[in-house]
Amino acid sequence: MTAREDAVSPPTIARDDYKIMVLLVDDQPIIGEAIRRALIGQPDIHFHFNPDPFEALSVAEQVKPTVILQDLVMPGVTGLALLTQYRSSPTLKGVPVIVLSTTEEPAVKSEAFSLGANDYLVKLPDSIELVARIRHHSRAYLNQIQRDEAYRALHESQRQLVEKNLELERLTHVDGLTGLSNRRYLDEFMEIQWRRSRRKGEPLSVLMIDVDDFKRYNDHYGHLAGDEVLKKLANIIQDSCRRPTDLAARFGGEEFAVVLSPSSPDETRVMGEKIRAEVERAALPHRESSVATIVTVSVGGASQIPTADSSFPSVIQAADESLYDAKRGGRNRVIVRG
Ligand SMILES: Nc1nc2c(ncn2[C@@H]2O[C@H](COP(=O)(O)OP(=O)(O)OP(=O)(O)O)[C@@H](O)[C@H]2O)c(=O)[nH]1
Repeated sequence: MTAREDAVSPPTIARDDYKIMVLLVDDQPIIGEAIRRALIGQPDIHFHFNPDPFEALSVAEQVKPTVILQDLVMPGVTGLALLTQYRSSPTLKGVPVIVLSTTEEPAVKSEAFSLGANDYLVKLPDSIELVARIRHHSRAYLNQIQRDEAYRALHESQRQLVEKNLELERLTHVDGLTGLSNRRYLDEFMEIQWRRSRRKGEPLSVLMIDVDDFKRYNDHYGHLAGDEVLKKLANIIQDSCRRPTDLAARFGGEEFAVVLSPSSPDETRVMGEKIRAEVERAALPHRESSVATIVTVSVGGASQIPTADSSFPSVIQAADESLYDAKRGGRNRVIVRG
């Protein structure tokens, strides 16, 4: 076999790994003995004889045969009725069944095959033919099981890959410290919302939120304590974004951005004020602040209806200018330009 053929061949089980298990269901012990003898000298073929047709299903489920030799005429229950039961059993439905019959009657053969038999032999077949058929059907069955397992494993690893990719995509959009969207995602989101607002002729608004005297906070309480403040502020900002189209992001450093679409200048101002007031309400101590004894934020906002010759950075730029005005105006305040 060439390397290329090897690469495309379906997986097979090495001959030595075969565990062929033959289950014979026949009420006549003499047939059981004859088959047992026919299989002597085949060390890889295991044999189980069940003379009680009423036990056939449970024995088969226990023994896990790779092929069933099924007698047709038995007291109390017919081999064809058992065949139907095998085919409806979740664990046995794929197991090959070779019907052992005393007749070559075409109508009986036809019914056996229509009920799901895989082969039909007239008793007693010679041992060469019997062994060959047992091997053929068992190999096909074991190969099928192996293919099913490989398919399941492939399916599972594909599922895990999809999950990992989704997680990775999520992580590339998230700010590690605060869990808010990061700057990269903010830009993607703004681009989409800008185009959408332009199509609809609706205003798109941005709030820029910056912690007041945060350098002093870090200098006094330490950088780690500063990180904790940023996390708390992120939660406050996130909780304020109630509409599904609102987006809270960490813009960078100690600065956050909120995108509101659509939102008028008045609505934007109300939202900015709500965030400012919530931060105040949290009353996080900041002894070194120049404006209060607690952490406060300054908020700048802008609201624009996108036009053909403008792009989304212009509304961010305008919000940043409002923020600058809020800082210059004394901090802990909201200024929004329409
Ligand atoms: N703890 C912490 N500090 C940060 C982080 N990112 C930026 N900073 C700090 O935020 C501070 C920002 O300082 P400035 O730009 O001078 O602003 P400010 O002190 O807040 O003053 P105003 O904005 O004018 O009120 C700097 O000390 C940065 O080191 C961060 O992820 N964690």
